[in-house]
Amino acid sequence: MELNGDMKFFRDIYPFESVPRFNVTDQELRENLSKIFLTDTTLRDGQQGWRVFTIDECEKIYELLADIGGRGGIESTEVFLYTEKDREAVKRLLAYGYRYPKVIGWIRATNSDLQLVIDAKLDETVMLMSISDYHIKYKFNATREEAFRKYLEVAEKALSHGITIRASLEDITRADIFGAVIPFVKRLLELSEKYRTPVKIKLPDTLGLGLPFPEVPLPRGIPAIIQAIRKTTNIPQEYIEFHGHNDFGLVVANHLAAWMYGAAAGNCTLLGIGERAGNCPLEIMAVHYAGIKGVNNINLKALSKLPELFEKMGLKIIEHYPLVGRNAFRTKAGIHADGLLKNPEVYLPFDPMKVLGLPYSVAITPYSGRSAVVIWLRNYLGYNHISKDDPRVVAVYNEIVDLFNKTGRVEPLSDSEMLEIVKKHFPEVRK
Ligand SMILES: CC(C)C(=O)C(=O)O
Repeated sequence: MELNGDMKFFRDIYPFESVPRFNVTDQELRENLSKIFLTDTTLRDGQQGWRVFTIDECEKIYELLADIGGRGGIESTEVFLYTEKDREAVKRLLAYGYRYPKVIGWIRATNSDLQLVIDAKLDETVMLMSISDYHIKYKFNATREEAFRKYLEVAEKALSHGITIRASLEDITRADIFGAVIPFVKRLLELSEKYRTPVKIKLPDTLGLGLPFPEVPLPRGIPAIIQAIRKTTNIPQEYIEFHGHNDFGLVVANHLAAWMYGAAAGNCTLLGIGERAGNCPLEIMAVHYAGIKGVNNINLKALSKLPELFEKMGLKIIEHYPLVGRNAFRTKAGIHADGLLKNPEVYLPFDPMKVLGLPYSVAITPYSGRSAVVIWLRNYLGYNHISKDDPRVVAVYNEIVDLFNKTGRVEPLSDSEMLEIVKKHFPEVRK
């Protein structure tokens, strides 16, 4: 067998001390990725898709968003303005005086909704402009011309008040991009020029139908949609935002594709809460963001505060949830525990303590083996130099196997149960 070269660990891509790098070779895509940022809709799509938040909860969520992305990584957060509670929450968020995430409104394209933005003294709002014929015909029973005339009338009024709008082209992945979307965007951009006020374009993949591959044609291909709009309108990349849903499990891939192909803003929610199968999880995109742009504008350690906040609010985070689930950096497999023991780099994509402030750990079952016992002893009791062949480790492990065999137990041992077993074989621990 002839093997070539030295061993390779690809440290430039997998630095371990920080998140894996997200590199692309194509120059245009690289430029696109240099401009990306996150935006948030936890208080809008998250609230509407999970449950109503109290004012206090809105503040806590905003504080966490500011902790994660207050250096610019999270550019904005959308808010409802419909109820007294919504409006009071907005006042409280504005009172923080933070530059990022900027508090922006979310309204339908009606004069009465626009008045809410004016009254709240917000200078930017998302404005819902459903764009597919499914919505125009079946929801509004209107023609394209009728629907667009109404949208443009309210958009013009907002712009004449100096309010920046994010035109939310709902159901973009079932829309006629060349026949309806692009002519409509061009009209919006003319109004933007007339009033010298920005119009941004939000692209909601409302039913999660989008596909992330450049070979997929309109209207399902996310790269195709973004490229078509950009090339025909010249709208700056910073003014294009993608808002995905996870109905087909592709939301993160679609958001990454959107970033790569020229939508600078990725609109997410904390833990992906949102309508039906939810939105794009902000914490996951924050890690990809760091892999692309580094950590100057994003505080990944703040992500570790997510479970406590949301579990207090009543959300049960599944233990296998990436990054912040209880099991995210916990191994139950003996082979993995053995690998971790030899070198944590074997079974960890990065050092979770350095990146997120979260330790890696083991859960003890008969399948986690003697190595897991050693890791447990090291983590919980500070035994840094004990071997998996140490007779005390063997005895603890045998007792664990017996316990599962005799009682038919299926759940891993808790730390306190483990401690009780360890005490029997490590007399010094009893004291
Ligand atoms: C309400 C709409 C705009 C939405 O969130 C979506 O289309 O995904």
